[in-house]
Amino acid sequence: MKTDAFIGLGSNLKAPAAQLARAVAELAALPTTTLVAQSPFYTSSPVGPQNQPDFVNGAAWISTELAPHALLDQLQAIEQAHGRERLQHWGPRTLDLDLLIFGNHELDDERLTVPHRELHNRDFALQPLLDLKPDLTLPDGTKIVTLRAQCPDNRLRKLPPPDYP
Ligand SMILES: Nc1nc2c(c(=O)[nH]1)N=C(CO)CN2
Repeated sequence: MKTDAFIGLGSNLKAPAAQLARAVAELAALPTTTLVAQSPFYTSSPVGPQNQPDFVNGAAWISTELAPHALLDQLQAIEQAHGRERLQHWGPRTLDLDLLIFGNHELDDERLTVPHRELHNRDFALQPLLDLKPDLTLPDGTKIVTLRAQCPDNRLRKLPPPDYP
């Protein structure tokens, strides 16, 4: 059985928009998975330490037969392939892939919390989700559009399509 899942993408090192474009192609190539759509990419001011470059953020909508933890394994493998190092909490990174929403599943264990714990605080995740699916809701019925309206502002600026490598 296939499940619709929404993946948040972020990067602020080593040609961020190119990192995201490659990552979307890699998501589309995962086993038993199809890419439904990708959002526009945005630049956003950093949340957390301010002495780091602006981020590029976006989201991908996939349909997958992978179970949540198997999908998480795949996301972490893609992050590793992009040379990801975890140097600093909320610090700079070459690629961050967050499992934001997995169908109507609610999960909370030591590896995975879905929907993502910080989603309501991150306009750089909420706005791309709205671009993908304006009527998207969380499993508890909360509308993403409502969370977006209440969320702190990180100065999102949409990148024009020609800027995607
Ligand atoms: N704007 C923005 N800020 C961040 C981001 C991100 O993706 N976008 N990711 C972080 C590390 O998880 C820390 N801060």
